[in-house]
Amino acid sequence: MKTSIATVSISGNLREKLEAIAKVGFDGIEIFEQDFIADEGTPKDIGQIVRDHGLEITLFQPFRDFEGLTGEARDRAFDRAKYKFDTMSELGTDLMLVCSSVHPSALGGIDRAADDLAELGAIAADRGLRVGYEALAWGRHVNDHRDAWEIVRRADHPNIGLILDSFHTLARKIDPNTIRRIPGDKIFFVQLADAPLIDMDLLYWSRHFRNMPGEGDLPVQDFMQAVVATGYDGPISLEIFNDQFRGGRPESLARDGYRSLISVMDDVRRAEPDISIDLPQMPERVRVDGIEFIEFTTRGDDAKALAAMLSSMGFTHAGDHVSKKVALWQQGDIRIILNQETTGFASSAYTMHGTSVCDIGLMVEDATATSERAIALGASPFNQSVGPGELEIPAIRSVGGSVLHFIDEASGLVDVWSVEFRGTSAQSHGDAGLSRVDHVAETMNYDEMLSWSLFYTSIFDMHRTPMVDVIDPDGLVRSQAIKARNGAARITLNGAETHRTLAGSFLADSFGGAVQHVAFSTDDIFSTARQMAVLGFRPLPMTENYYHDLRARFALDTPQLDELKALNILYDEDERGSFYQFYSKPFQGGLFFEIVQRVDDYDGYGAPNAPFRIAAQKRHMRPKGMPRR
Ligand SMILES: O=C(O)c1ccc(O)c(O)c1
Ligand SMILES: [Mg+2]
Repeated sequence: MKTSIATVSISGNLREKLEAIAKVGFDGIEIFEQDFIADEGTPKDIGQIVRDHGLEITLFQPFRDFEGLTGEARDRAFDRAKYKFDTMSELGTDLMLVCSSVHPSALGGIDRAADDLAELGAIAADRGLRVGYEALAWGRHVNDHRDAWEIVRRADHPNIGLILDSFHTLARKIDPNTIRRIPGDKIFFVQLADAPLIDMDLLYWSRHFRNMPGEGDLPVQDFMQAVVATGYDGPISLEIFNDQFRGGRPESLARDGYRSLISVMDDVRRAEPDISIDLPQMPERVRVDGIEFIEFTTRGDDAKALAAMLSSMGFTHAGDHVSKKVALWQQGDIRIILNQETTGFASSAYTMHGTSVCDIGLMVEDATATSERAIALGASPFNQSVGPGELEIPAIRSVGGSVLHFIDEASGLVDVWSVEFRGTSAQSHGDAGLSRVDHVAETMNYDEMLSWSLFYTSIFDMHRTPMVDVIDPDGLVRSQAIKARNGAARITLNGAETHRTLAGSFLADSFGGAVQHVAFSTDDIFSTARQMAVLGFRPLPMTENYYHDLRARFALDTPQLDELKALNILYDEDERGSFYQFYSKPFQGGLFFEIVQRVDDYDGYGAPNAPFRIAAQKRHMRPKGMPRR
């Protein structure tokens, strides 16, 4: 399978784009006219530079408003095409994309367009070039791949073929299975893009909101299954017009593109086992069974304060690492690691971010398969020299530069706690009934959300739930949960658009995306809250107004409300169940903890409570009378 990406899909100047595209492993590029016109090199130079990067120019595009013209305008369109053919020969590419005309004088007529293309095909053939015809979703007369195919069929010229673009087909809700009736050898090129479902003008949607396959809501996989069924075996190319991406980092965009393309093609291969697709083998998405540990890097007073906080939440200092300054704190199935090493990864993470979560351990079905899949999808392996008596646990770099470890039952990696840790004589002050990690909340720039969600959903058997808006008094934060299919692991991604939000100021202080809070679950939140109070835990205080409003919104009786209020517990419910939550006060750098109880099948995170919780946290963080930043 030949992988390709249009140069419009990523940010930077042409040279930066080529560097990034080559580095992450693509085979070729669609060169966008604007990109090469803006470059100072001659077409010959540029072609050479592309090839020096080990890339091939799979397509030259776009050539617009060609078909359906008459008289002088028609002659002029042919002259323009010949001129561009010269450029293509110099660049060293043999395929031109002609997109369906939006010209006000284009007449329409399938046979007229077919005749125009046949004539162009003859000119192209003389020069050893080919032309692919693509239906733009907003084309004046041709806006459906089925009509474009009829034109190509009637043009009946070996140098004229069809170009398919998932966006144009799927945005118009055209059944992608109609592609199955097109002969594979008449499809000259295939472009892939996804997009979020938004009801808007097709052209505007296409030029500003496309995203990588798997990042949006279109059935790109169904489209690709239909394409491979035709026998098409040419390049599969990403063509993503996206405003956000234009300002992104070239290499991360290219990496996301590569990850999305390989991942969707792997899905296609699994869904169409009878069709051979030339793609390296990789394990399928791996089941995540839980969050096995959360590791903080910390030092000095911060470490003491964090330990005191854990202690007040009912955690016990259960063990110390055999050779490192690493402590294990435990309660129920929750393991928190406090790493105070002054060398190695945790130490450099401390230098960069201060006290923060530097490593998360996921319990997975198969740890080795997980890291193999992640690496096949472009993740970087993480290796740190293994000390005497330590287990070699597979790990990768996660999106924000932190580390993800994979632990499984089958290979004995789960024994790490007894192998690497020795119990302490620390007395337990009493368990508060916390049983497991409910979710980990990661905060990032809004622009990075797609990248993080693609990371989790392409590597793991996890899926996205719809985005919700969280209203911070100082701006909007978007929140999207990623959930393992059995609900055993949940990660929420919170995208901040301004640094004045609680999430945004955390982001600014932590120098990059990171875990902002961890939520633990209990089966009896009232009992947990009371026990934690005895242990010295001070919850985030909620307002009287909040509880007045609860009474209006839900059928709660006075004793229930009084109890919620006394313990500063927030409440939510939906058709599926009910939800209780309370928070710690923000800790060092804005980190905090949350305690939750899910009743029945409640699947959310208490989003309606977020504005009140955030306002309370901000009151706590900002000394009285201080103007805000
Ligand atoms: O938005 C456009 O004009 C445009 C141009 C070329 C394409 O391949 C495409 O899908 C859209
Ligand atoms: Mg296209």
